[in-house]
Amino acid sequence: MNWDDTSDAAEDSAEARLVGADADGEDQAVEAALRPKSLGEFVGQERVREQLDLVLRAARQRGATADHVLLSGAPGLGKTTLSMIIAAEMGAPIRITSGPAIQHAGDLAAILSSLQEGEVLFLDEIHRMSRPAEEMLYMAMEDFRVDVIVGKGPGATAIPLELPPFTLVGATTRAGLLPPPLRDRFGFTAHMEFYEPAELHRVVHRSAGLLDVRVDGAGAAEIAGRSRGTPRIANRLLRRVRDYAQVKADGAITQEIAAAALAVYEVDERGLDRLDRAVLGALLKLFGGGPVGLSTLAVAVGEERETVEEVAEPFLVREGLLARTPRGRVATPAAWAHLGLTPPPAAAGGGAQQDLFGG
Ligand SMILES: Nc1ncnc2c1ncn2[C@@H]1O[C@H](COP(=O)(O)OP(=O)(O)OP(=O)(O)O)[C@@H](O)[C@H]1O
Repeated sequence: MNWDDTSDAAEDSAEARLVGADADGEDQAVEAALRPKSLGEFVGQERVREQLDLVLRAARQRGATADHVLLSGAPGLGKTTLSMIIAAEMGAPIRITSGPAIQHAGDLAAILSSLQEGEVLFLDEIHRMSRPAEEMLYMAMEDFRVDVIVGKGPGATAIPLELPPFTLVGATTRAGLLPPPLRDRFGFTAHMEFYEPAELHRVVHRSAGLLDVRVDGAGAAEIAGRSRGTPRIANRLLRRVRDYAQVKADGAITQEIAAAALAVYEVDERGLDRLDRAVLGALLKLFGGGPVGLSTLAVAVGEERETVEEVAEPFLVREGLLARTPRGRVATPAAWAHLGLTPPPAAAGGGAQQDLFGG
C-alpha cells in the first residue's frame, strides 16, 4: 500500500483485494515483464503521450537534459512505467526512490550528488518527502546545486555542491498536496486519467501476448470492463482468469471463461468486489438508500469507518453509485439498478433515513 491518506485499518482490509490499485508482491514480480518500454508501446493517455513526446524530442534535438516532469494520478495508472520510458527515450540511466525513503536532507544530498549527467531521478510519492529535503530539492531542481550543511549550531557552514544536470520525474497521487514552489519547478506536468474500457482492452491483449495466454476479443473486453479504469488491475485480473482457464478449460480465455473466473473471485461486471457490494447492499437494504452516516454504515458492514471511507467509497462515488452529502451517504438510482433492487417510493428523492448513531 502507498496511499498516504489511507489509515492502517483501511490498509489491512485493502491489502488482499483483487481490485486494489496498489501493487502487491506478485504484481511487483510480474510488472517488470509487462511494462511498456517506449512511448509507442504505452497504451492510452493520448494527450500526455503527445505532450511528453514533444518535450523529450525537443530536448534530444537540443542535446539537452529533459525538463523536470511531474506525473499525477491514481495508483496503477502507469506513472512508474512512464518514468522508465522517459529515461529510455532519453537514452539515460534511471534512479528510483520515493518520498518516504527520504526523511533527511542528507539522504537526498547523497542521491543527488551521485547522479550522472542526464540521469532520470524518479521520486515516487513526492508529496511525502520531509520538509528539509523538499527545500533542498527546490535549489537542486532550479540551479543544479545543493548546500550541504556541515557542523551544528553557530559554527555550521553551508558548502555549495554543484550537481550535473538531471531530470527529476516526480509522481504523486495527490498533486494538490504539493507546495506551490515545488509544483512550479516542474517544466511539464501531466495528469493521468483512468483508462477507457477500449484502452484497457488493448492493455489486456498486449499483456496476454507477453504472458503467452490466448484471449479472444470478448474475453479481453470482459476483463477490461471489470478493471476499474486501471491497467494494474487489468493485468492482475488477467492472471487470475488465466489460472481459471488453465485449470477448468483448455487455457484459452473467452467471455464465458472470464465471467465465470471473476465470479469465483467475486469481482462483478462493473468491477465491484465483495466489500463494495456489502457497503452498497447495506446502504440500500438497511437504510433505504440513505442518507445515513458513515459510522452507521461501517457498523452495518462490520468494517472500520476508515475502510469504508477510503477503500470502498472512492470507487463507488466515481462510478456514480454513491454520493457523499452533508446529511450522509446516499445511494443513486444506478446503485439500485446495479444490485437489481427496486427503490421504495420514498427513496426516489433520496430517502429520509435518520442516522441514529450520529456518523
Ligand atoms: N499505459 C499502459 N499501457 C500498458 N500497460 C500499462 C500502462 N500503464 C500501466 N501499465 C501496466 O500497469 C502496471 C502498473 O503500472 P505502474 O507501476 O507504472 O503504475 P503507477 O502509476 O506507477 O502505480 P503506483 O502509483 O502504485 O506506483 C505495470 O505493470 C504496467 O505494465
